Amino acid sequence: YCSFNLTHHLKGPILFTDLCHNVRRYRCVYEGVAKAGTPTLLKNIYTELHVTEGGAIGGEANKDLSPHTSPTLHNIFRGPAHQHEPIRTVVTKGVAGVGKTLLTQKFCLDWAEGKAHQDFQLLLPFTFRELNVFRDAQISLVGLVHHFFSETKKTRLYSFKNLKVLFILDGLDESQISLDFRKTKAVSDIAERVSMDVLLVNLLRGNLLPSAQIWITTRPAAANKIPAECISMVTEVTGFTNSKKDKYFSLKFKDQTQASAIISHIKGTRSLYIMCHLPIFCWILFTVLLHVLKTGTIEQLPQTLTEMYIHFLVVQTKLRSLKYDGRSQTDTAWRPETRKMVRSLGKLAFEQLQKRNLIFYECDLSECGLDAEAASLYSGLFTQVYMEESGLYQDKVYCFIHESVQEFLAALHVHQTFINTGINLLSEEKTMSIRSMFFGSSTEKVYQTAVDQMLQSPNGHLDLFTRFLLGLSLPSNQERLKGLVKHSGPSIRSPQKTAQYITERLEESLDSEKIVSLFYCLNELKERGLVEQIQERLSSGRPIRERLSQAQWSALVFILLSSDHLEVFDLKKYCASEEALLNLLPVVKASSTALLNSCDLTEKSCEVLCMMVSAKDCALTELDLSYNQIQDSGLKYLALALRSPHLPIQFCIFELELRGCKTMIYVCHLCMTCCQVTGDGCVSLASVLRSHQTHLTLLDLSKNHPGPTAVKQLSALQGECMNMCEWFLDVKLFEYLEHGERTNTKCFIICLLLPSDFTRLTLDPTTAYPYLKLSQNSTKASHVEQDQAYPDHTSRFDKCPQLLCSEGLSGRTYWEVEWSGSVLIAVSYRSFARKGNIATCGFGLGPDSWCLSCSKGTYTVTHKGKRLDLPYSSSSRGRAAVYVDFLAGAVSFYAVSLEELVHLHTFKGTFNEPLVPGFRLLFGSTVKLCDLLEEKPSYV
Ligand SMILES: Nc1ncnc2c1ncn2[C@@H]1O[C@H](COP(=O)(O)OP(=O)(O)OP(=O)(O)O)[C@@H](O)[C@H]1O
Repeated sequence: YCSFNLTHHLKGPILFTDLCHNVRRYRCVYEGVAKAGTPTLLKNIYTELHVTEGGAIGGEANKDLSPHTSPTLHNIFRGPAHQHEPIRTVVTKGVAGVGKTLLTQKFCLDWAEGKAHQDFQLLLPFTFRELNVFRDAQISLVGLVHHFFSETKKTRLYSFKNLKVLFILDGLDESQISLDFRKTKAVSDIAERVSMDVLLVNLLRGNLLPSAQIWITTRPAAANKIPAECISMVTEVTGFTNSKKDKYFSLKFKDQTQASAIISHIKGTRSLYIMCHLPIFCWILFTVLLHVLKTGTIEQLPQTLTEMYIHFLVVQTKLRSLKYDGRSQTDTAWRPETRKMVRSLGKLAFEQLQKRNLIFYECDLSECGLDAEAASLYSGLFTQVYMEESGLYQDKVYCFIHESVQEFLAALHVHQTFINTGINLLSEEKTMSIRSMFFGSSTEKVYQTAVDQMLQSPNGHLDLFTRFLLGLSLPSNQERLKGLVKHSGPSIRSPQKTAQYITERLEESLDSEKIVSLFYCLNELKERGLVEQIQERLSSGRPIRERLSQAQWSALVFILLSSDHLEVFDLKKYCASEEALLNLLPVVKASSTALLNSCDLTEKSCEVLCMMVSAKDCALTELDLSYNQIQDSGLKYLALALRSPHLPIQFCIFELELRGCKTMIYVCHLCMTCCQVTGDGCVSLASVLRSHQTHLTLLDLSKNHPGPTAVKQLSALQGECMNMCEWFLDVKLFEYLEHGERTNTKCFIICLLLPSDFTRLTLDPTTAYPYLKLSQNSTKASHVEQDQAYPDHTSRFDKCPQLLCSEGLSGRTYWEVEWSGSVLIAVSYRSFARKGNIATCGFGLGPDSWCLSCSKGTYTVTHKGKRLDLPYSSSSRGRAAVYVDFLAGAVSFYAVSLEELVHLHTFKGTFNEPLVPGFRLLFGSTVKLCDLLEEKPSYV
């Protein structure tokens, strides 16, 4: 437990043997089944696990942790980059067998070998299983450390104050120590003897050893045993990514050709491949494959879960005989005592599954005819001694090595009972009539009842069980179990009947989880017709035009949900219709972006979408509903969804440090171009946005009809929430500019601008060419005959009929100009050349100015000498608008009519210097800067 660093800090000697002992301790692991077989070197099998940051525990405190970052084992205690406080307590969650224990072991090994985590001087790994032994003892923290790490005692380590210590507490879910964070008294003396719960609560609260860091691992269900305020960071082990699944098998199968054949075989059986994200499952699969390959070929590898688990059962039973009974490899797996054991374990598995128990005690074992002693011996095969405590308590607790093993054995028990006796354990009436036994109606009933019960189960706890039960009905699987299951009862009718029943159930409208489960069941029955039919249809690449049955839609849902490319869902790829959307909703829910634009959707879709996005488990972050007929009623539904506490439609959550406190910002994209939304819809949207802390980055309402009231509300909203509106405006106008849309009413655009964007511009007389006459408080210029006799000035255009404004442009500025004759409206750098003729100083010729020339008949834009004539006819008098966004690097020109802004052109780039508006006027022409603040409609 002591790293080399420690030797510098401790007074007492550190024995070399201690170090070696500890390195050895972490170097080896027992794979899959604890304490069975020979241990393996961790470095030979360890495959990197995917760990994500985030996931809430308890209340809101942890909600701001982004689920998107991926802390590695190396930076798990560093925390997010912007977090300045030290990470004291990390809780790592993860389902059974996902690799939490191995993760901590790898951490310790890297540290003990001096490869990583060397900033810790002392690592103290405990398991809650070990701590349970002390649950009623009085012990001090020092005493506890000395007890488990005797070397600390030898080196007389009584204070950890000046050491960087990490406590690792593995398996909180196994804790039998009840932690009461509210009532437990505070203790800060590490030498004070207290009960274990008091000690742990004070350690976690930071009363004991506040400088120490703590790492707790747990199955998710137990994570909220610790209140959120005691946790600095939550991480989650999600198991192996696809590439790591491959890596795992290439590490385990030394022969790489064999490894790749195995990997492609597993990939071919999707359900197996999906389950491989669980390391324990990989280990089971590996154990089975290894055995099959010793005696058979790759073609004989299992295709379904049931086949795989049957192999697993056979392998493990053989291993047991080999190990404990001295039998040879070739002996049959099934002898009377192994048959009896499997029967008893099956009974235990089924009865406990019905009670939803995953752990059980000696009394449960004996009720099922299992001898506790023998079970312990057998534990390396089917059950694991969960906790064999020595010392104070002698209670033994058991569980199957994985929940799926329990479900398999439970299914086997139901199958076996039915085959042997005709009794349907799933039915209320357990016995069956002689008639139905002979005529076989009850045979189908067993499987139909299982399917029905699975569909009724609210949390899917019978899913795997049902898959196994159905799988066991296949003659090929019964053949595999020959010797274990004695066939004396009714014969099992064709599994096609069950498949038929499932297809009928698929015609109902079901939750996505149920759809997926039913397809997995069909897979176990090797009935893949429906899926293959749709897959074939998809491979044509054409959208679906024909009518699909409900079952066919479900097959499509299943295929899409099982695909690796769920990020962006584009409804048009499949079928751009409301019916398709309603059928594919589970896929939309699981995607991060849903492109539902131009799909003929109505408010009906909005209603269901709103329910969907309000759900906690909706993954959607972006929703494009543009070009649909959702109308006001649809928008009202969306507005309702925005009120949901789960924050609908987007949910890219990130943290901002605002004056030292973390603030949650929700980014919301609403794209509703051309949705026939009118004032009413916008009004309800505005009111929701006001009452809800939403940070809108994109609100595209172009091509709608908001009308004055809605415009007023939306613009008032801007005033209230500047931050939001800055973004709001940016993106809105960009959309507008880019698409050059012309249907937005002018007043709407103007209202979207902030008051500060309406800068009052004036013409700068020191820049004016001598024949340009200024009037109306320097807001109007005319090219006249008389020299205006301006004094010489370095800023003045001497030979070119141009002038600039006094005000520079930063941020965003919008202005309008009334013009007559032939003029050029420009934006240039302030350093623009002034002395020389048009060839030297003319706007639009170089990289330092952008301009729109307006004259009778046409508009032309010019930059760097490149001209673009725009097909817009105008009179020789008119009005134009310019919108400059300095930071975004955009200059846009518009023609202005009474009610409309017509986008002419946008230049994009990066501005390196301050900008200033400018004009060139041919003889007889005028420009007049409009006072928009004066002109703005009264409702703004
Ligand atoms: N990173 C890994 N590389 C290779 N194999 C692994 C890895 N992680 C786990 N395994 C395999 O999965 C088995 C179970 O892992 P582990 O005991 O760490 O899971 P766990 O999350 O602690 O489960 P539980 O919640 O049941 O305690 C290991 O015995 C090993 O066979």
